Amino acid sequence: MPQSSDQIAQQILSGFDRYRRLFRDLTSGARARFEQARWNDIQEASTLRINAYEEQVQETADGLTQSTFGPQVLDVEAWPGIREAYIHLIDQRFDDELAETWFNSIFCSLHQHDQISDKTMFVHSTRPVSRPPSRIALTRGFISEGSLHDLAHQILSEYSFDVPWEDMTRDVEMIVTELQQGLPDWAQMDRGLTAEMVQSVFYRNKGAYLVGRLISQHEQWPFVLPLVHREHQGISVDTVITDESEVSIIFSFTRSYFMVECAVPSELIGFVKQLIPGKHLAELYTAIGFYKQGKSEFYRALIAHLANSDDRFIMAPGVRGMVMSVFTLPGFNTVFKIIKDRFAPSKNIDRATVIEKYRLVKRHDRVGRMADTQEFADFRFPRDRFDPECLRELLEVAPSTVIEEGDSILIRHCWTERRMTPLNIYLEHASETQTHDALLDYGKAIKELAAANIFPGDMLLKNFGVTRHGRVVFYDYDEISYLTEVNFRVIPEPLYPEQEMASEPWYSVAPNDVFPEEFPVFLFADIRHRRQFAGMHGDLFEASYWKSLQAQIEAGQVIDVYPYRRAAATP
Ligand SMILES: Nc1ncnc2c1ncn2[C@@H]1O[C@H](COP(=O)(O)OP(=O)(O)OP(=O)(O)O)[C@@H](O)[C@H]1O
Repeated sequence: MPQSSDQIAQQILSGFDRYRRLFRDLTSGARARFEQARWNDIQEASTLRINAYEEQVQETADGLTQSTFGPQVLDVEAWPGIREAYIHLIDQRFDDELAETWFNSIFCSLHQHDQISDKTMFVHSTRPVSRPPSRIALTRGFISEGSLHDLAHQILSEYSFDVPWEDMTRDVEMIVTELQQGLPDWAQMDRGLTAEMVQSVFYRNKGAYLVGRLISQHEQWPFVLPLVHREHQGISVDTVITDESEVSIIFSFTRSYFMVECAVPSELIGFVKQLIPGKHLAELYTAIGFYKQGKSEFYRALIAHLANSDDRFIMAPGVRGMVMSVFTLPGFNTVFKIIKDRFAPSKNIDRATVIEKYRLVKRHDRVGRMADTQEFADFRFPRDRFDPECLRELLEVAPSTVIEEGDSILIRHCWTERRMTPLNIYLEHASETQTHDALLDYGKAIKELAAANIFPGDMLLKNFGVTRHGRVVFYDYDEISYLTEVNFRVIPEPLYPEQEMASEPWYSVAPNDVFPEEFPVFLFADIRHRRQFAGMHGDLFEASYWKSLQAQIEAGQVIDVYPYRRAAATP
């Protein structure tokens, strides 16, 4: 192996170290932001952390091409040697799997995607599946000795902040009461009942979370304590969560990424995976900010699924998009979204704007109501993995994105996103209770997005999906805008009766004008849904409702939408 391979590998790794330092600095700042209630800084830190990856990849790749190694790094033949050298360098690292993904990003930024292989980069990981523990303590154990009270007290005493607890005695009592209700009697009496808690605190938006599990002789439960900081009052425990699906919702793909310090990412991921085994590794890495690692894991799971099944791509059920074409694999709960070459005439936007809107959502607080997306370039799939109807449609509507290359189909650009049941389809088959709950949550979703300064633009039922937890989530981003950019108006009174009867509006309408009075007819073809929704969320049909939210946002209020049921005592 030429010496230069070592040096190039070293330079790639130095870039990774720079990125990791930036990531760590932004992450460790979360504690001070929480303690000092600097809510307005959170969004910025979160965006900076997401952007840091691409920026550092670019800087590292530029550094390489501009160095004396320029010709070598641009020669694909050199990469097997560089890869070999790199494997030796990362062998002893605690974040070696992230380092592999970093290498892939550098390679992909310098070469065409058809050069990708396990010779030139790490399509599959070379890291051992199981390896000896790092011996860096990830968690801390607390033993109840038969007293839930002592257990709760020990835990809260261990986590100290620069701000005092508002009322630790009250919170200890609340935890005890919740555990008494949630745990079987034998577990409460088990003297060996142990809480194993991650030492680092998970921060996101205005919240902080102590994450761990309760272990008894026979069983274990997730154990999560969400904390809030009320300014001038102190920190308190908001509720107690011991339910797996509630923890899963906290780690949802519809939320911003956590800020949590971790020396050995794979060990933290392994621990959280034990609490919520249903979550894929890809989602867990993404949930703590390593979204590129999430992409690697996702891609590996996708190729494994294709290798181990006969699943074929089909068009996603539902109304066809006017901007996007959406397909899926029935056995793999993801949709693939590509931008059509031509949009329906009513869509007054271009491709670049669509991309910009999707990227905006990735960086914005998604408040549990917008699905995260991962952006991919140059997916290649065997032609026979496409249902012929699906392939015909994709080739017809997006010929510049979907390319036939012999037996392969190249998808030049796409986003992946969790598959949900489109709300319009869900309502067609829903029971009365399900209809009620879904409509209620649909309105809540619109309100929570609005409070986070997001106006969906197109709020039709078909643009929302229902998750497996029954939550309503928005997924169509091409018409999204900041709420504060919208001009909410009341329809002016007609001057003459003929005006009202005319087919054109009798008042002028500017591009950003929105008339909430029109929503009921526009959103609900089914009159029963319209009436039911008006009873639940009628305020959404009034311009004054939207204007008052705008005023709150402009006054700098930062809302937080809690991803859990708050304990009753919370004001
Ligand atoms: N995450 C998802 N899960 C399930 N189905 C989805 C998902 N995203 C999109 N779809 C399906 O694909 C259709 C089109 O997707 P989307 O609304 O994103 O496209 P669009 O072109 O932006 O739509 P519009 O024409 O409303 O602007 C949806 O109506 C829905 O049926």
